[in-house]
Amino acid sequence: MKHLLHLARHTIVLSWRADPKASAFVGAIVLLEVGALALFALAQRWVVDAAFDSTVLALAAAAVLGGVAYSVGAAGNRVVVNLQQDLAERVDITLNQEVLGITTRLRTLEHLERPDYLDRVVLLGRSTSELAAAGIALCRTASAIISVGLSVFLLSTVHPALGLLVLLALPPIYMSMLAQRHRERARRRAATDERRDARLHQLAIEAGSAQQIRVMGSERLIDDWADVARLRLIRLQVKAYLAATGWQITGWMIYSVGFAAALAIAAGMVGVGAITLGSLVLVVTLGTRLRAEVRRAVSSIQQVARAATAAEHYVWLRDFDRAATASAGTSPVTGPVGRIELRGVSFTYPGATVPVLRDVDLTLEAGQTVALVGLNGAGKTTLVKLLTGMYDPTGGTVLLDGRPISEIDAEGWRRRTSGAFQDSTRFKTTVAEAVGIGDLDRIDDAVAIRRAIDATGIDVFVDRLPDGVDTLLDRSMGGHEFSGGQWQRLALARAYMREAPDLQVLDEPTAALDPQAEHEVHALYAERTSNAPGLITLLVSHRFSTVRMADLIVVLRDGAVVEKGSHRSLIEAGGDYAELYESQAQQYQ
Ligand SMILES: Nc1ncnc2c1ncn2[C@@H]1O[C@H](COP(=O)(O)OP(=O)(O)OP(=O)(O)O)[C@@H](O)[C@H]1O
Repeated sequence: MKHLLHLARHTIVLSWRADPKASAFVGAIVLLEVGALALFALAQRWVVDAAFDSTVLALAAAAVLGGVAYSVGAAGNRVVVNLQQDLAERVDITLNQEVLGITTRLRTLEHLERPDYLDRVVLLGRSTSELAAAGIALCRTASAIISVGLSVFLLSTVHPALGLLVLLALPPIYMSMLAQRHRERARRRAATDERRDARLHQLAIEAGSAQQIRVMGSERLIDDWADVARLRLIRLQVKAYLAATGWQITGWMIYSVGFAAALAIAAGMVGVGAITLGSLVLVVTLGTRLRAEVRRAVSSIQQVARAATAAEHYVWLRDFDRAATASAGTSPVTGPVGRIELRGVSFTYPGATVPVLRDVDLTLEAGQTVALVGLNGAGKTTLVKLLTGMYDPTGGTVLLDGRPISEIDAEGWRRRTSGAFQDSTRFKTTVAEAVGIGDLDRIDDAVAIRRAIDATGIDVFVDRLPDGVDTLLDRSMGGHEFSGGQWQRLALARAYMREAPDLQVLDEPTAALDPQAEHEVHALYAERTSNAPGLITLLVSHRFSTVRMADLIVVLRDGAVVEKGSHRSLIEAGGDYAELYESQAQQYQ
């Protein structure tokens, strides 16, 4: 509830910012509606009593008052419903942006591999609209409770015992809260299956994966897997909804029986002259209205409960973000970084038990080209991730010019790095944007983009495109599609956008290139290195023709550094490197 109140305040502030006049108007109308409905009920009593007393003036006044009160209540309700919807939609957009911001702002990638984090994101993503309406739901609940209170007060003016009718509201409210809790538990248990179903669905509709699925003839299998996840999800939800409906029906049955008994007692009291017929009309009107009010209270309490659950996810994610941000380094990177050291670095992926890197000691000096070599799964890419600050080591330290990387502002450090990777992201934007995104400050700098395109040799493809650099690279949107190698060369151009990085990472960025293109790329990066004396180049490659040129070659096996030195010294040592080199050389012969 504490979370909800906090968030309700937050959403009220957001809706106030979205439209202060509309927000104030909604609040005022909700309160006015409550008063109008109570006045309408009272007017009915006055009408009947005035009719019995034959006082025409009082009858007319009560009828006019009742009519005005009813019209104000009904019109207010209609206006509020429309305004609320509009406000909630605007707040929903802002909340979605906040949630996305929390997820993308985090310094490392660790959270994106935690099932509990991802489940929360899915659950919250489906309920931001409920969150957006939290403030309004609280207002509605308050208004419904005030309405119920007013009705009960008016009933007790007829006879104090009738005030006890309010107790009848408790079973439906309590049962509906139980039902809500039940449904929420089911949603939470189904979140992982929901993600799995969505992912399998995505595999089936994306051209790249769909092609592979068809080649393997595995459409049915993927469908079956998705069906299993979906069925599990549906079964859980249906079971929870049936149980929840059972709770709710029980609550309303208790209410109905109690209400019928109260009516019978009131009718009996008219018979013995204890109350007037006008009072009986009031009891019937208020009693019927009470049911509608309790129903409204139950529905808004349910809305509040849903918003409370969403608020819990929101607060969990926000606290996660705050804790991560509080422990993040803030020390700025002021000048070029000339030395990167790894001291006793170990790393285990979140949720895993076996370390992927073990006790790695390594120094990368300014101007050096360092090649990482090793069999598949040796830990090369993981090492790159630690150096670019995507993960914190679980043991040991990474030092930048003697300062622990964890103390340094991660964004500042990443701005001093550039990278091209084997499985580079296909940014399905225009060519200019897909390249320019490599240096956000210059995403609109046509000259810098052109320079990167020309330098990496993709001008030959780009200039043939119908709209040149403005061509959209997305077939599904009517644009153009690149080949695998062309996409990889585009990623190299993107990496080229950073003008003077301290560290450039090339993690098998030429794996999809033809030999000539690969040669051109290496010549380009060699030129870049010689023009930038302080630049550290970290190269991950399985191609020894490239690796042998490096100043320092580091051989990883099962996450540990087993050898390091120049090509010559490692060949002479006759260890892992010499063996790997020899086997590749033989294949070429
Ligand atoms: N996100 C992850 N979560 C858990 N384990 C991972 C993750 N990424 C990689 N691993 C594991 O870490 C080990 C090292 O992977 P890494 O990608 O660093 O190897 P690599 O040397 O770059 O391999 P390759 O030559 O195949 O690219 C592997 O055993 C892999 O299963």
